Amino acid sequence: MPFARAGQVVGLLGGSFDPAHEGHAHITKAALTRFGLDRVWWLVSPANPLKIRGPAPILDRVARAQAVMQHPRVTVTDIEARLGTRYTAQTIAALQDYYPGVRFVWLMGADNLAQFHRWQDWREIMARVPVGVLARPGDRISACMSRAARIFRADRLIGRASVLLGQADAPKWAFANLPMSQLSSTAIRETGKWSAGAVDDRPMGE
Ligand SMILES: Nc1ncnc2c1ncn2[C@@H]1O[C@H](COP(=O)(O)OP(=O)(O)OP(=O)(O)O)[C@@H](O)[C@H]1O
Ligand SMILES: O=C(O)c1ccc[n+]([C@@H]2O[C@H](COP(=O)([O-])O)[C@@H](O)[C@H]2O)c1
Repeated sequence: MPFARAGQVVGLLGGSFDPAHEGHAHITKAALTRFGLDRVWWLVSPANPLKIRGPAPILDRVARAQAVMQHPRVTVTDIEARLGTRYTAQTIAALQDYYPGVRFVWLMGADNLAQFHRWQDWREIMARVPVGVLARPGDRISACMSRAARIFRADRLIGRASVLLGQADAPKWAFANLPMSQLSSTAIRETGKWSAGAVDDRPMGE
């Protein structure tokens, strides 16, 4: 299990990472600064409970993720396989037990906020940890209009206040508009190309 000190703020980016790509690295670096995080852990999941297709072997995905994400404040882990948890709510509860005093923040791309209300015990996740959402091409509007965004509208940190997310008590969430990356694991699997879409750094409104 990775090391974390009491009081540290650790962002958790869960994913299939099948395979990891620069889009993941891009949102991770943005999350560190935008949400006031000390570290980010990539949780390479055994399998997404909502996806039918089984991913590549976890050790291959971890190795690829480690090659893509080399940063002194980022750790790639297979913690969910070690904990034996399948759903994010279970993973977060187990991590909070294992690391008392560490502040965790759940991170996800806008596509996942759009369907967050379908996740198991998603309200419990909101109650346990602040949630940081990163812009993704095509998903900004559906995310901000999503059921979870509407229900928790009053708990959103807007604009520059997002940097306080790491120190905030749940429920709290923030949406970071960033230069967006078109990259996706699906496109890489389908085309075999790793460079599909560089980061689009046209500015966007909040
Ligand atoms: N280009 C991107 N921009 C913003 N968020 C992203 C991007 N790529 C991945 N993410 C986010 O990173 C997390 C892990 O993503 P995941 O491993 O599922 O990659 P993916 O590219 O979305 O894969 P797939 O195409 O297989 O669904 C998710 O929360 C996802 O929303
Ligand atoms: O807990 C759930 O119900 C749940 C449903 C869908 C996705 N997740 C988690 O969301 C993260 C992103 O998933 P994915 O497949 O888009 O990379 C990953 O950690 C999944 O375990 C979790």
